[in-house]
Amino acid sequence: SGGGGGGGDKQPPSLWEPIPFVYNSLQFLLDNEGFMKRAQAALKKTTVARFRQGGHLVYLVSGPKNVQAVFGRSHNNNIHNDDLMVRSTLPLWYRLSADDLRRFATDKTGRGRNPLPGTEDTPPENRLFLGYEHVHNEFLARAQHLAPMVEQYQRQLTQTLDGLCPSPSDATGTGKKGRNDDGVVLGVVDFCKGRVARCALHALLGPGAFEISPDLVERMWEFDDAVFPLVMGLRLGVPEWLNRRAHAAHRRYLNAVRRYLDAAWADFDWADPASADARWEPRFGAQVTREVAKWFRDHGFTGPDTGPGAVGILAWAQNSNVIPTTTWLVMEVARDPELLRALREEVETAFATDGATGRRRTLDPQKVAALPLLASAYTETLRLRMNFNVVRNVRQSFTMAGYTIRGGSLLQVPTLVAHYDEDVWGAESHPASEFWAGRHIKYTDEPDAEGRVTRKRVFAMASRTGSYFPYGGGNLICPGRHFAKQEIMLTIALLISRFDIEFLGWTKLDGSPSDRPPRNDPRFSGGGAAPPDRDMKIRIRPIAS
Ligand code: HEM
Repeated sequence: SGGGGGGGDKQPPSLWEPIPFVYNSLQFLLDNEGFMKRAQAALKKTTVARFRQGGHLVYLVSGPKNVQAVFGRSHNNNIHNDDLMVRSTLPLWYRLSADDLRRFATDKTGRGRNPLPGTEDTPPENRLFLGYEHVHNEFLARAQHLAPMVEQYQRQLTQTLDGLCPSPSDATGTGKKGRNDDGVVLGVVDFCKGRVARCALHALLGPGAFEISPDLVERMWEFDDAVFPLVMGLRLGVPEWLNRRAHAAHRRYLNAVRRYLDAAWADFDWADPASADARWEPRFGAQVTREVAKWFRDHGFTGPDTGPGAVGILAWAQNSNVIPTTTWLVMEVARDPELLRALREEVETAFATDGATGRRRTLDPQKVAALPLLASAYTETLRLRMNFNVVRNVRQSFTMAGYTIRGGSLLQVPTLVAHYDEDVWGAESHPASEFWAGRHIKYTDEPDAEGRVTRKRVFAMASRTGSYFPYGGGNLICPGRHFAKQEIMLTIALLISRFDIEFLGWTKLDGSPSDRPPRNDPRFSGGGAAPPDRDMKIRIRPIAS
């Protein structure tokens, strides 16, 4: 390992390769967990390492300072993902036709307010990367668009939970008392992938999605299972007939989204300002969905799959990380009665009270998002379960940790290395590899109105951006992160404030008994939030209120 060229081009150590040029590329795709273990070991000795992947020079980057540099403002123009979008995201997921793809490929203006030097003459409507990114940042990330989506989500989930088992008072009225005493037995994985995901999709796409494509949730998870084979197929040039199952799953999902979108377009009244400006309406659902579909139409993209592709990938992005994260968090809470009790006590403070009667009403999502122990448990779940490498293109060479990062190369910033760093996250009797709900909590002493000092929990995650980045970072950070956080925290809050939860046991995903608790499912290594490879059976009983 070591230098590649001297003088101004000092290269970081390269990952050892038993079979030159081939092994690293293939292991990355076919045994990502094994590859990342080697990368993790190598990055203990150096903060930057390099390897080759499909002919590209890739730098693996670790260490809080280097990570902050990758995400920092000073590199906004130089570190980007435009080429990655053209090479894989846009053809594979957005299903752009070759002609449409070429239009993106010729946009070299970057994402800054001003076009990059040499591209200043580009008409604004041809700045496609910037224009499309704006749709997400405007309609997904901003508070005024978030609130209606969260409200819809809360309403749907409340209804769903109410339907699971009638409350004791209802039961007495309907004579179903026996069923209540027994509660209801659920598999946590099934519950989250089924009911919770359906509520989330309802908030994003509106009720029409299920009227027209009743199997949308199932089609989405079938697609989720096909994502790895599809990515691999593209990277390794596998022909479609050799990857038939994955392509068929993708097509079924696209068709389910297409049917819903066609109906939404047909029914929507663009001339009616009340509809055209609505932040949420029943045809397209959230405004972001409508704006994404409209952006591709208005900009003359004509590929037959582009609309369903774009909206399909938005719906998948909404759920593919949120649902595994929620699943893990429900499991952590259900297996630890002490944590459940502490969280339930905290959630009690997040109900809005009726000014006139003083009685508690519904959960206030803003208050829920600010609960320190719940926020810490949520943070801890993402820290442990997100396993992917943030990827970026490099425009021009620059120096990092004394090494030259060459223009035209790729950067990969692994969450695994940062999130499991013992020096940063380890605490006495709580190693970094362990889930500890209280890890991101500090206690402060504060006097109350009568001057008595009370100990107060505070959520504390300050200045850790280089060591914790489940949502990526910099100007390309996930635009759905605020929605995701509110969804996940609300789900836990609603569930534990309504139900007592009893842990019954672990099962395999097919429902048969398992003699061990779950681990991160290795099939999803490198793909984002890793779902558990085992399920948990719980019994829930309504809490008498
Ligand atoms: C736990 C939940 C989630 C996690 C961990 C997550 C993570 C990520 C990451 C790592 C990226 C790439 C960022 C980068 O390259 O720096 C991303 C992009 C994205 N996410 Fe999320 N995400 C979550 C939830 C959501 C939700 C709920 C939505 C939408 C409702 C969403 C929509 C998107 C979109 C549209 C992009 C692509 C942005 C672009 O490049 O144009 N995500 N997400």
